[in-house]
Amino acid sequence: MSNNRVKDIKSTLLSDNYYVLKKLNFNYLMSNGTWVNQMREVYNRGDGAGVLLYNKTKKTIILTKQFRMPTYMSDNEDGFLIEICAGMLDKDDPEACIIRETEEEVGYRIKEVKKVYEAYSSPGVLTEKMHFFIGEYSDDMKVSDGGGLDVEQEDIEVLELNFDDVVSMLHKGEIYDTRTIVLLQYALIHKLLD
Ligand SMILES: Nc1nc2c(ncn2[C@@H]2O[C@H](COP(=O)(O)OP(=O)(O)O[C@H]3O[C@H](CO)[C@@H](O)[C@H](O)[C@@H]3O)[C@@H](O)[C@H]2O)c(=O)[nH]1
Ligand SMILES: [Mg+2]
Repeated sequence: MSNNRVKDIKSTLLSDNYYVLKKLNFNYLMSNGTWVNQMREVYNRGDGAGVLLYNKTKKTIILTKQFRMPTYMSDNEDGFLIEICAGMLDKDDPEACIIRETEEEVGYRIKEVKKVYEAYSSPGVLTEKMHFFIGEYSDDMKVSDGGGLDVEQEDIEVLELNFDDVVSMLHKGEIYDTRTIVLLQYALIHKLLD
């Protein structure tokens, strides 16, 4: 951290009930030369990784469907969301994390992934940086039904879908998760399943 337009940062812990929510009070030098006092709430739940799992031969991809309480509190009718396979880094590096999450959530033991992007998830409020991967899967990599970890009460439905069907869902506005939209668009731009 080095920025001579930010000073006198005071941090107040609002919650560390599960992850960490802080209130940051600081002085910020505006572009017009005046100092202003600002307050921002910042939520730190670590960084994350996600992967688009695709099969070029079958022209399919694997997605997940799970209940997401924050979306239910917003305007997502039943609170279920279709998403790429993703998880939080914990102590892993991003690549190890996404290989582990792929087995836990969807039941495939993949060997290789390719990093395609690194981006802040919601920079106004979250510290989280997301590491985006793509990875090829095949039927012989399947080692379990997936579904997530019981100890974490994960309840993940595994969806193997035709890429063209998902693309038409994307175009109809039926995919509501930014990370999923990003990787589907990556697949389209780079003609991953052509
Ligand atoms: N008790 C409790 N458990 C929690 C809480 N928040 C998360 N957990 C537990 O932590 C697990 C995290 O599972 P992961 O698969 O590692 O993370 P994720 O929730 O899928 O997160 C991914 O998607 C997020 C987007 O919503 C990303 O923000 C994140 O970086 C990652 O990619 C959840 O299943 C749940 O058991 C909480 O507030 N309380
Ligand atoms: Mg997850």
